[in-house]
Amino acid sequence: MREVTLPSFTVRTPASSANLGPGFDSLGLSLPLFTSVTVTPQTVTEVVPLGPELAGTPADERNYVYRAMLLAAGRAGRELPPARVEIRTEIPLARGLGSSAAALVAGLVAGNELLGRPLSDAEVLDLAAREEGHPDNVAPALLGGIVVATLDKRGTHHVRLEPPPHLGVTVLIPDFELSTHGARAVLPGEYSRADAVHALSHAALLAAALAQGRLDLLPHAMQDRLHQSWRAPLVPGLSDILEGATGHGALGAALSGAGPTVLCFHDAREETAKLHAFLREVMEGHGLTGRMLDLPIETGGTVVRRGG
Ligand SMILES: Nc1ncnc2c1ncn2[C@@H]1O[C@H](COP(=O)(O)OP(=O)(O)O)[C@@H](O)[C@H]1O
Ligand SMILES: N[C@@H](CCOP(=O)(O)O)C(=O)O
Repeated sequence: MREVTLPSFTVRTPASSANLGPGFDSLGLSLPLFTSVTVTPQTVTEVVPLGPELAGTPADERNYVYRAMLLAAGRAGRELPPARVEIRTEIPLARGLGSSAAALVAGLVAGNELLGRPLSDAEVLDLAAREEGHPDNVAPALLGGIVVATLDKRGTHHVRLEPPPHLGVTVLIPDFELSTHGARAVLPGEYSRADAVHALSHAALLAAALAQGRLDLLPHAMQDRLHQSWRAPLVPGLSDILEGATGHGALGAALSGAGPTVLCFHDAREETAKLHAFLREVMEGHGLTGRMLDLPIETGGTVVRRGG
């Protein structure tokens, strides 16, 4: 009998910055740092996390990426064929840049691809949002750009926005980890009507401002009362940055995802030296180390490339 070797493929999924201030669990964008999963069909399953960032993750079927592949197979009602699964990432883990969302989306897309794509893109998005519990990081990881999304019993609904021209992002990534689980545990279970109205009016204004390129509205629209003040004790310097960033060249600032990374919007045509100096001063004032990156918003979303 002749052995047929199926071609390998690589799934590449970008990082995300969720919430953008008031869009808690509903608004996020995609950033050009990537998780890659290379799948090579073979007779036994091997899971191989590569690189220092993934050193602490399981090198077997318990790995989150592989569990996501199994989840896709389960939804499709199929068995996953054996394969070598190599995982690489540029996304720092547990920093609020969607490493787990990228691992989940890349794994779902890889599992679906290995099975010949029984699931539609909408099913993959819904599965990812349900698994994560909210769509704001998985939607931009899958689709790229800026995404407004809701998740309820009936499904996941979204609108993908093309980023406004010249909207640049600076992220300050501190050198400490904060688990999303831990940063959700500090949030209150209930909010007042005033806070609910504040949240929905600012989130709606922010989505509309981003859709129309009204960058002048960002400082006002990015105000939040649902999560950032509760998380501030976990992220030294966050309050200083939220208060001071627009005075130092930013168009607006927000905690990225569940933190501890902080995102600042800026005009990509302008120098960011003043903003960097301010962020460095705040960080050092709180005895923290970290790094800053100026990035465009990634528009490509998750991509599958055949041939390894
Ligand atoms: N590429 C990956 N492979 C395996 N596990 C991963 C990968 N990326 C993230 N994870 C898991 O997700 C955890 C971080 O998730 P989370 O606390 O939600 O933070 P983040 O904001 O980075 O998504 C890591 O500690 C690790 O267990
Ligand atoms: N809306 C969520 C977003 C979590 O994103 P992550 O990148 O930190 O996983 C939250 O704020 O908890």
